[in-house]
Amino acid sequence: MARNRKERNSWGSFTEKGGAYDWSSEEEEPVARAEPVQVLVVKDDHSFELDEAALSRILLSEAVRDREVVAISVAGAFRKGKSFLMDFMLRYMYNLGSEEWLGVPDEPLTGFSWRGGSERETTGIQIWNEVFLVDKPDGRKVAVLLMDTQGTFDSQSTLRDSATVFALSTMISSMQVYNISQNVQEDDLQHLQLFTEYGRLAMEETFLKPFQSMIFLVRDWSFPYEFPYGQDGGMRFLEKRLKISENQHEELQNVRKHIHSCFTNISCFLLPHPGLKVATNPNFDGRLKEIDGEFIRNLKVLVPWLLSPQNLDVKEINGNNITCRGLVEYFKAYIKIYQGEELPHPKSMLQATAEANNLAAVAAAKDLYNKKMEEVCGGDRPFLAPAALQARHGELREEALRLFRGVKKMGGEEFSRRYLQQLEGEIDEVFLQYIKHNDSKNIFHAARTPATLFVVIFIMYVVAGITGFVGVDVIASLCNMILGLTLITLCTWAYIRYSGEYRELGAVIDQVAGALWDQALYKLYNAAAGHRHLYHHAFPTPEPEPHAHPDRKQN
Ligand SMILES: Nc1nc2c(ncn2[C@@H]2O[C@H](COP(=O)(O)OP(=O)(O)OP(=O)(O)O)[C@@H](O)[C@H]2O)c(=O)[nH]1
Ligand SMILES: [Mg+2]
Repeated sequence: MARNRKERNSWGSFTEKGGAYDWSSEEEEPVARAEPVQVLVVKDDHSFELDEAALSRILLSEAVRDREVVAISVAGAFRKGKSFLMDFMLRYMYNLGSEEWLGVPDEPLTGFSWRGGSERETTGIQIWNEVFLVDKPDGRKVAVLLMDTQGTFDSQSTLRDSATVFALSTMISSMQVYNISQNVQEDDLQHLQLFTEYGRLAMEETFLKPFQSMIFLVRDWSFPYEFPYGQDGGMRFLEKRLKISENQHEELQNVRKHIHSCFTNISCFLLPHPGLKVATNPNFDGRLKEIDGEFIRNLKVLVPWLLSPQNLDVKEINGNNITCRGLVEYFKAYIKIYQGEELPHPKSMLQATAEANNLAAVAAAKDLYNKKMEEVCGGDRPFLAPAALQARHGELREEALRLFRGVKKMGGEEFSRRYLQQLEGEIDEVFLQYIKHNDSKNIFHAARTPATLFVVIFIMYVVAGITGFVGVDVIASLCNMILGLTLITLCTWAYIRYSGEYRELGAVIDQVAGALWDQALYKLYNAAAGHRHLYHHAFPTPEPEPHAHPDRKQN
């Protein structure tokens, strides 16, 4: 392409030509060059960074920071002429009030960087570093900010990248131009729904519609005989596309309801094809003389329709008009939410469907396992021998896994393996609950606490008797005291079990009794192990033959 980007970005000549606008940075930075500045950077690791310094330099300059802001953004799929259109908007802003704002036929189109080719050009969010001050007919002076965005669905961006750029630009702008090609397809609407929902998630709940104006800009419209070019044809066409009717499928209705609920104004403009030179000539540099007359005629309607002072809407958030200073704060706050991890990651349709399929299969398999296990050892079933329970669990687990494998799921084997593992883990966890539940029905388990308390009472009774008989009264009274306390504990426990009150206290008693039981058993076992030599002493094993088993001799 015969253009040089440096040349295209030098807008010095316009500074002298203009007059309908004020320079925001004139007093502070006299030699500041008019150019696009990238304020949102999407990094290689798919994280986002806001260039706060650049944003502040532009929006916090003295001339504009306290002015109410009108933010115009263009978004949509990559390589569809967004930046190209933005540059015509720049021309209009620089020549506001002039009939000849489109310029001369021989002038290359410069401003936001645009080019032909199949690879993406614009990345992140770029804003024009000059904010235009415009007098509205009602006497207010507003600041107009132009924003170009990274195209969605390029081959280097994840869905989350695309959604974030689209959502952020919609949240920040007062008018979002949704640039689509040839027609309004159902997937265009679905993506708009996904992206706006992603934006709405990051915003505070409000009873007002979260976003302002949405303009569907249909490029290369080829059916003017059905709906003529321009906004009237566009509005009639869009009305038809976004119509909600009773006999429509719920899925189609939901998309439309969602879009209506998101924007205060929705309109549409049908733009003709700009001609083959624009679309296919690698040397085309934006000269008007090479663009189709029909396109230019409609451009002359479109751009003033979007940008003429009476049509500029100030950015509102929660019903409040926002100034440039406020916009910087909102930008910072929103980007922080997208940098964090609290928002769910938007998923591709296949991925979301595959996940839903697998999760549904996991739920069905778990349900089967639970139902059958309830029949085996549910609440009204008697205690089952642990070995039998284990065996039934094994069979039912296998049956549940078979059911999971048998369900048709999207996403393939590899994808579904993760969910199979999840199912196995969840079934094993539920099984532990069933074991505990089954154990609690064991009469000995239930009797553990009273049995332990009885044993303590009995031991204390015997020890108190013996020590009292021998004359060690101190120990005898101590034992009697413990006996009394244990008796009270036993009565308390019985009351708690009967009434179901003070269950925390009951749990503590069970715990102490359980610990005592385990300790006593442990001690008994240790004692038995410690006295094993006595047994060996009493019943000596015959000595092995001296040379028969040399290995064993060492033991
Ligand atoms: N068919 C067609 N091509 C256009 C139109 N407007 C511009 N183009 C061409 O489309 C190509 C891409 O233009 P850009 O403005 O860089 O596209 P973009 O949407 O900003 O692309 P990314 O920045 O990569 O997202 C250029 O060759 C333009 O000449 C249009 O209305 N129709
Ligand atoms: Mg671009």
